[in-house]
Amino acid sequence: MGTKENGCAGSTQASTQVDKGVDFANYFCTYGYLYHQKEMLSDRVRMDAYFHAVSRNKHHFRGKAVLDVGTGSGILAIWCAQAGARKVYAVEATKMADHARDLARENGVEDIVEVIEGSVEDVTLPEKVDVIISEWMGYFLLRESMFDSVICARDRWLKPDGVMYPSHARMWLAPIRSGITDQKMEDLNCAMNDWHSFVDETEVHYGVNMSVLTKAYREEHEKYYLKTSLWCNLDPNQIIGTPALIKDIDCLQATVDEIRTITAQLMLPIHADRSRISAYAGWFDVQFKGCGQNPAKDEVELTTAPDADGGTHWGQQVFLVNPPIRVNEGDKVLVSFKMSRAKQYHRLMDIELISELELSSGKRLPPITTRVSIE
Ligand SMILES: C[S@@+](CC[C@H](N)C(=O)[O-])C[C@H]1O[C@@H](n2cnc3c(N)ncnc32)[C@H](O)[C@@H]1O
Repeated sequence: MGTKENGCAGSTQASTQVDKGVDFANYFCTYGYLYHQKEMLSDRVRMDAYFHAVSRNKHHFRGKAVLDVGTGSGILAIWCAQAGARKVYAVEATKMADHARDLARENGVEDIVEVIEGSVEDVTLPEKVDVIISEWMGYFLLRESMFDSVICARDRWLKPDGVMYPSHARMWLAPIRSGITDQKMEDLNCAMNDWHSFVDETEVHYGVNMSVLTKAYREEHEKYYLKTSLWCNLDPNQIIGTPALIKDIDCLQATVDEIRTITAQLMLPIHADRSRISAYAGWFDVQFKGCGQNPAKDEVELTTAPDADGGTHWGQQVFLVNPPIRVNEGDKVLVSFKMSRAKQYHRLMDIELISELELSSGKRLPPITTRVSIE
């Protein structure tokens, strides 16, 4: 298939003027390695969800044209072919396209799966498609901003009665108890032990008193933990309040403008007594429901919520609250949430959370602001 210069007006590249070379070095390059694709291929929750979504809804694929946005190893495209698709256009920006081609051939579907190396924004297909499938989700759903590319592909190539896989996505936020803070204190102690492995207790290193740097090293770590979100796979019992829905996305209707900045006013009822909110956890789920005229026969959901069995490679993003907020059952936290793209690079996210505790008596405490980035 041919490729042409960015055919997607208003796409990420067009709207934020990201240098393609910089984007490749920062983002795409890791996807060109099998070690990275392996992380996704071995995520059982993710694999089961996509596999069941396709194999239990063959009516969406049988005899149809499909576009797989960001085919990676080619796994989703091959499943679509096995489900009876007439043609699958499997677009991949990196050299992983070569592996995808090999995998399709080895599995006897090379006549159906056509692997196209290039950005989906730039490719030209010979026809419109009935289904767009893509695994575009990053940490806390929108990190990586790959959904922009899916929206672009949808607007250019999906037939008016076409179906999106996944069809819907949701973002969630919940307050969590300490434990995270303890874990971070342990990390900090480890970092300091590491420092002291060469700067002994006298703080003299090669004849120079290093104590001022020891202090700065500690501050550097503390600042990092507060300013950057943490990746965790939480146990559900760490959640101390009812999770709140931040955003509900219909993948057939969503626009880039709608997801560029996400804001929400949330109310989180606390259900644990004599506890402390030491952080908020954010996660997402996606659904494969089809759409109005063309519903799924068997609806499938992929969730990255805290799971005692280990969860997914996405885990949850944890935003530390400093100082922790003392809470009791019956209290409520009112959170003003904002997520926007980092100024320096559109695939990273900045989060602002302003929390106000409303006690069960109705009294409100002064707000606490948390600002972190998802890097
Ligand atoms: C999360 S991986 C999913 C890979 C594969 N579909 C799977 O489910 O195992 C996303 C893939 O999309 C590719 N990708 C991201 N943006 C793209 C774009 N605009 N055009 C083409 N490929 C893209 C990446 O290189 C990466 O291989």
